[in-house]
Amino acid sequence: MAAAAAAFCPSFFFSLSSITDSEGKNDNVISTLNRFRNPGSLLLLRHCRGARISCSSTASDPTGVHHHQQLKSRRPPEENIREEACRRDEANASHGFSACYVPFDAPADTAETYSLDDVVYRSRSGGLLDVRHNLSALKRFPGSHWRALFDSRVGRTTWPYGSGVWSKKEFVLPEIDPDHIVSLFEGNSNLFWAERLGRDHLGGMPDLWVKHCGISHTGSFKDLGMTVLVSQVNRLRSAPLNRPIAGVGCASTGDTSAALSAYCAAAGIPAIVFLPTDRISLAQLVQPIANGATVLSIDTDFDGCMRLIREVTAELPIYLANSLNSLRLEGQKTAAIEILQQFDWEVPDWVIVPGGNLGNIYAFYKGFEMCRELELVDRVPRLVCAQAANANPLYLYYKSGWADFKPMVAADTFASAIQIGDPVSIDRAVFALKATDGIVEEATEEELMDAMSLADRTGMFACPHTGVALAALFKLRERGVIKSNDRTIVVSTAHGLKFSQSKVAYHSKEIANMACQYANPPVHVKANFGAVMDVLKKKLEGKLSL
Ligand SMILES: Cc1ncc(COP(=O)(O)O)c(C=O)c1O
Ligand SMILES: N[C@@H](CCOP(=O)(O)O)C(=O)O
Repeated sequence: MAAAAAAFCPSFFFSLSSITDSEGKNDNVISTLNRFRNPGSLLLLRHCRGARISCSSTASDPTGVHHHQQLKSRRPPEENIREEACRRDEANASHGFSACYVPFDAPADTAETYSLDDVVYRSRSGGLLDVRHNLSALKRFPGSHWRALFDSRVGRTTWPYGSGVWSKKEFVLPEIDPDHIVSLFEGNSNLFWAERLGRDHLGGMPDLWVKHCGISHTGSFKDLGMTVLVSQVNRLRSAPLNRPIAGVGCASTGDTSAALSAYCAAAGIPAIVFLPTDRISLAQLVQPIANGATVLSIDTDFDGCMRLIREVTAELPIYLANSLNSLRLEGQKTAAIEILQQFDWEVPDWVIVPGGNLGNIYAFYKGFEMCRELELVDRVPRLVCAQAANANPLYLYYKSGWADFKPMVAADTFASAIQIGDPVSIDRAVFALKATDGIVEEATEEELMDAMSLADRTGMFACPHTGVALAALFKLRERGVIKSNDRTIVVSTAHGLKFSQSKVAYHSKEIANMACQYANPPVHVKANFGAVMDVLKKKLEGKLSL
């Protein structure tokens, strides 16, 4: 107890040794006192414990943001970044930062809790679980501290903070040893200012942004959750826990399987993926194959694969990697925190997320709500969940006034990664939408393909799922629900290159009953100057002064 109290007392740290700045001069009393008032300096000093004291400069600017480069001396050549992190280990546990599983939406004083080291996916009553953080421990530091700390870590190579997920480690898996973390430096994704789309096609929206979660290691937002899940498995399989987990498995529409396979391959852990035959793109199919996963192509849809993987993981020592496992959402929620950070901690008005198995919409809510609760920001944005009309159980539920949820058999959609009729996170999604005064929208095949193709015409290369979210935005603008000056974020969930076949079909105008109004097929021309000139003159009519 006394040790814990000491760990929270700034003077404890500052009494550890005399402090020298980067030029080796003694700190003066006033600046040292200033640092006592600044919790940011507290943590940064702590990072340097165990390192040479000459690297202990806590130079800070008046905003309390520290100049990281002045804090670090170059690591010895015989040490890699992981080993360096172990030496520098923060011992978060001593701050009481911790997390456990509780039943989803359980009261604060629930007695049903599970360690994150337990292999458990469902509560005693068969309901969903949630990861609950020790918020009182995190609240001992003000919101300004967390903002400055997270900002100080952006885009660095310091293990594991260079990752957009692990830069928020205290909010994600506070107790994991950096040595067990399996990270591919995910996150820190581009927030694209959709200037031309907003200005020319949405009635003048100057504050429209696309969060490119799909411009990522395996080409989708799943990397954010998978780094957390595979890191925890790595911890479980390693000493001292040495759990007999033979592999990690998932059912997938193509993105979860790609992420799982890559992270498992990086860690040397066997991956097993169940894919619905002929329902995922070729690019997605080849990803787990290339990463050496065991790939089962099963004659059913995603929901059928999901039922099978749940049965199999109940029988075999295979750890379940779908978002039914709430660990995944801890990583995915960092995309919400990253959006706030990218706006210098100003809260946007709307965030539009395409939904399938419905874990991600809750993850966004959780990230925003955690920042509100810990006073990094003062409110949360309104959330919109966008579904393909061919796979719209949440939309129908919403339209019934949340009266009647009916799982369905989802029909084929170009947004194949969200062709899901029985989403496992339905309760989480409803909770997130109710808590944010949220909305559910749907998009037909033509609407989603047109929205995607129009966005491409303004410089993006969107996937069909992003098309679903963009189509929802068009509808909400038309209805005047989203106003022209509202700061609006569309979440792009996958890289368009994974779905190039659907773009080829659209631009070849070979889709039945679809006008493909933005199709731009290539022109086949004979290999002679006259023919090329004829085509160009026709194309550029009125724009050339020849
Ligand atoms: C590209 C893409 N977008 C959106 C989603 C929907 O995410 P969620 O299942 O968490 O609703 C998925 C997966 O389901 C996906 O792979
Ligand atoms: N789109 C997902 C579907 C499964 O979702 P999960 O988040 O529960 O793993 C995929 O790519 O498999």
